[in-house]
Amino acid sequence: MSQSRAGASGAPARAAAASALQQVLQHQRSLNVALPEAAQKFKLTAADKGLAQAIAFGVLRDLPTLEWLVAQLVDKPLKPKVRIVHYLLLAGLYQLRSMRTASHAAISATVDGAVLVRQQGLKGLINAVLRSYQRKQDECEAEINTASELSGNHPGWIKKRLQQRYPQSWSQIIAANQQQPPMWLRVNARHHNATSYQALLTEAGIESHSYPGLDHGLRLQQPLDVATLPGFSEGWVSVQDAAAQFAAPLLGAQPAERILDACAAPGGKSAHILEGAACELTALDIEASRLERVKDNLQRLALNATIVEADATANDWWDGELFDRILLDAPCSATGVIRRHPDIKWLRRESDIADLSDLQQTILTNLWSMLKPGGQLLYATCSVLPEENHQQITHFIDANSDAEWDELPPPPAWLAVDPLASKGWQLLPKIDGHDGFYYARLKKQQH
Ligand SMILES: C[S@@+](CC[C@H](N)C(=O)[O-])C[C@H]1O[C@@H](n2cnc3c(N)ncnc32)[C@H](O)[C@@H]1O
Repeated sequence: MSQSRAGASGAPARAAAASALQQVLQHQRSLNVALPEAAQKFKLTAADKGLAQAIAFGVLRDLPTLEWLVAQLVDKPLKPKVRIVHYLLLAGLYQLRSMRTASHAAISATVDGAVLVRQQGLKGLINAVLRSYQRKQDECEAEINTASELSGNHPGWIKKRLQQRYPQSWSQIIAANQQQPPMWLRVNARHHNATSYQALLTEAGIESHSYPGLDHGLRLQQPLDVATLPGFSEGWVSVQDAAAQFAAPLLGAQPAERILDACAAPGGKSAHILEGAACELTALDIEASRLERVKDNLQRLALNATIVEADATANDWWDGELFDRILLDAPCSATGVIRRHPDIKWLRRESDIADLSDLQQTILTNLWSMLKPGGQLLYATCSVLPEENHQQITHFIDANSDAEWDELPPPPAWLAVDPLASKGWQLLPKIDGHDGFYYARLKKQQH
């Protein structure tokens, strides 16, 4: 059982967590959207927002186990119109199993949450179920520990694919997916490097770790509020996972080159490219609201790009001038970043993988015609599935006579890499380390 930090307790945080969980699990909405909506609805304070987030993330991480517990402890399933109480029960059980909140406080705040979701009449039921868990905790946990279907708390199809593809390392991937993710920083090369910024962190009493080959990246010992980072508002530093920080160096943009970042929002990799080279960057994305975040990020970092809202499968936005280099950070299953987005486990369907793979191939084919002969395209995903990665690129190279692998250098030794995905890098999520990610570089032949 993992222990999470709990801030000030309160019924609104429990009600908000339950409401967000209902949106995700019943209405297939993203937690990134559902949680802020719920926070607003229940007028959460900053501390309660943190608590609601910790509970909602935790429930989504351990969902099969918590569902199993509810099934053991509730006599008959709740009627659809009072289904919100089911989510309060999941939230309550998660707190009792995995949070440091005192049990009596967790139970009473969860019971009081029923009033806020207009289910006052079921306060007694919530109280009885949570107290019943307390009484039967040892025997319930013993059963959970021996139930193989609950081990790992992943949907069967993801677990099966990981076992098939990574027979040696699937259990480490699952363990990393269940972890609360570490916080990584990308130091803005226009102001500092990892060494000089680390000295500023140390002065501020913030412990961090540097890694060979990650010249502008640092891992914080403990996640913290960005406002406490030296120079954050001045643009000296950004939050970005280590795996994503290899995109800019592998793309290798040079000053004044014409660069396309084809799926750019929220702009982490665009900003990194511009921090390293004063190139002419076009940051394109299909989603207007996400492009607002690109604008905000570039503004904080005092960087400039041409921002285009368009579909990368089409070319109606293109002026016909070829690009020197293209970064395609493609829409994908996000199976490499489950620990940052635990809702992915329950929102993704196995059938999505083929659809995503088709979309990736369509975008890749379209962008290829916009690349200069001799130019390079860096393909990236935050997926660990070969259909979206190595197989995808192999298929593209087989189908396009002017495309060839531009083999990547060997990755730094501290990265967890799948040795079978040769020529590119298949990074696997690593405990206390980086996310799962894939990189392949293609070169367009000169004719
Ligand atoms: C993995 S995210 C990109 C993350 C970004 N590169 C960064 O580092 O901050 C994928 C992006 O692809 C965008 N996208 C999905 N389909 C697209 C399409 N057909 N054309 C352009 N962008 C698309 C999504 O809106 C999303 O922002």
